[in-house]
Amino acid sequence: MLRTGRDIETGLPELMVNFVTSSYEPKLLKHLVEKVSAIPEVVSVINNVNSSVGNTSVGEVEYILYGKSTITDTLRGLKFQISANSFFQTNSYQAEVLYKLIEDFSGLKGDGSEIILDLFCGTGTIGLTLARRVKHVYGYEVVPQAISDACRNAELNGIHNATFIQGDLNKIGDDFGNNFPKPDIVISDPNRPGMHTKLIKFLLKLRSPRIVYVSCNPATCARDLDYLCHGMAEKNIQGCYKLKSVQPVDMFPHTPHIECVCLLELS
Ligand SMILES: C[S@@+](CC[C@H](N)C(=O)[O-])C[C@H]1O[C@@H](n2cnc3c(N)ncnc32)[C@H](O)[C@@H]1O
Repeated sequence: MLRTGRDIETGLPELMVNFVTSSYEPKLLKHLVEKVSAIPEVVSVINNVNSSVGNTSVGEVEYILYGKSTITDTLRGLKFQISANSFFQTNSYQAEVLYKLIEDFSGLKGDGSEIILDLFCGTGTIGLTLARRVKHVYGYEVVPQAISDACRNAELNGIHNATFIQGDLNKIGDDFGNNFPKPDIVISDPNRPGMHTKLIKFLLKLRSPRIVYVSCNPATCARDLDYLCHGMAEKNIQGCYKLKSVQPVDMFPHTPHIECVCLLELS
């Protein structure tokens, strides 16, 4: 897997090469590592070992074969360090467009009084790009490395009003809402399966005035929006949101995939 970034200070590209193998055999990779690490842009060569059958690039164990464990990228004037196993938008150019849209849809007052709940926060990018305009950001994410990246990225950018917590949003308990103040804006950016019913039920009970739902899968996006607006009749749950706007963003040019940003307000 190849990842590219760009350092905000030097302006230079940074490249991470991540070999995903089924076992750890450093001798077999030695010559290849020597060749790729001679390329000036390559600052990190990683070996993720994943013994399971499947197409995931996340390893059970990670070895650094050359250079650093992270690469740096820049979004909306902030610097982000990204580990091999942390999610980061694949198209940094369009990510700027996406995050600007998320900010616009968030409708922030900008007076530093609001609380943001950033669900599926990855390395903290969305919350951190909004943090300077709000009182506090609370981010939740399942991948521990992404949470360490998010905390480090907050430090790196001098942002002290963001808290990132590792947790599985498919397994939230009834007490989930006790961990943060009631948010004014919820941003939810799940991966392709969308949100678990438990999380949807939680959001319907929480009744935050505004939800910005970001999705890379129109099918699960439509399902989750339907639940949030119309409820789940089979579970006797009522919806309480109104869909105000949907804006597609071409994050994956030359593919049939599309990202959507959706604004929901309490009805
Ligand atoms: C589409 S990415 C969005 C990341 C981030 N918002 C961004 O813009 O870079 C979805 C994120 O959800 C995380 N995730 C997937 N399943 C999760 C779960 N059950 N609980 C919490 N986070 C999860 C993934 O690790 C990934 O970082």
